[in-house]
Amino acid sequence: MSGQRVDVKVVMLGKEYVGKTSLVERYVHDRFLVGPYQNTIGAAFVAKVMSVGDRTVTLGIWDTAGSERYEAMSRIYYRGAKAAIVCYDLTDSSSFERAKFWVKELRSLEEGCQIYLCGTKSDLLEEDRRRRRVDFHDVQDYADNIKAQLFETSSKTGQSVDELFQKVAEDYVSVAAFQRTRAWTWARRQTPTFTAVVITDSPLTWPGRVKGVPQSGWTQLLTGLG
Ligand SMILES: Nc1nc2c(ncn2[C@@H]2O[C@H](COP(=O)(O)OP(=O)(O)OP(=O)(O)O)[C@@H](O)[C@H]2O)c(=O)[nH]1
Repeated sequence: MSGQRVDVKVVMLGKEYVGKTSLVERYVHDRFLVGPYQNTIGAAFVAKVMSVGDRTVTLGIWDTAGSERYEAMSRIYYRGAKAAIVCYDLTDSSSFERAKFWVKELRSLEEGCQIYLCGTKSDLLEEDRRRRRVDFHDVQDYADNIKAQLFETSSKTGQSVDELFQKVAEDYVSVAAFQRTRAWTWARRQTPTFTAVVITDSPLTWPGRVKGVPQSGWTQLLTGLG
């Protein structure tokens, strides 16, 4: 893989037992673990490197515990996340109510975080459609309202799992490119003689004042890039 490196923090949120860990397992290790259910304690971290065009993207995925006992801890993990995959179980309507709780919280506290709604365990509906407890069209309307993307996945069969994470990475790369263009335009407007800019996706600190460029300008520019 070539091109610039991009790091994206992604957080998995949702009620316990909805299948967050299974989703990450399927995506990262391409496997579905069978056996007794083991709830996540606190959170788990895993990274996966992938490519989007000529970019090398590292998704740093925080898989949080769904139990309300760990709710306060989950808040620590979504801070600064660029994307949140908010999961609900397609066969459990209460899990969708819980998903809405997380969406509300993210919308008020993490404005820069793109939300992806993920209905899990779609294989169970293939076995028996009557098991669906969360209507697709209702969720689609809700997703449109909150400007979120909607996926229905199965970690058991792998359905739409890669597509979900690929979309997360692609969206982030295109938003970052848009922000860079905006920062560049801003810099040109502020300093007409300005001809070069450091372009990177990594967090930066600018070492000092650059001749002819106001410090506040650089700060603003680099913030725009971050
Ligand atoms: N049939 C089916 N079962 C699934 C799927 N995903 C998860 N499960 C099952 O659902 C149960 C819970 O899955 P987990 O991935 O541990 O759920 P979680 O959301 O990480 O749970 P917490 O760690 O408590 O927050 C397990 O028994 C999984 O095998 C799926 O796509 N299809």
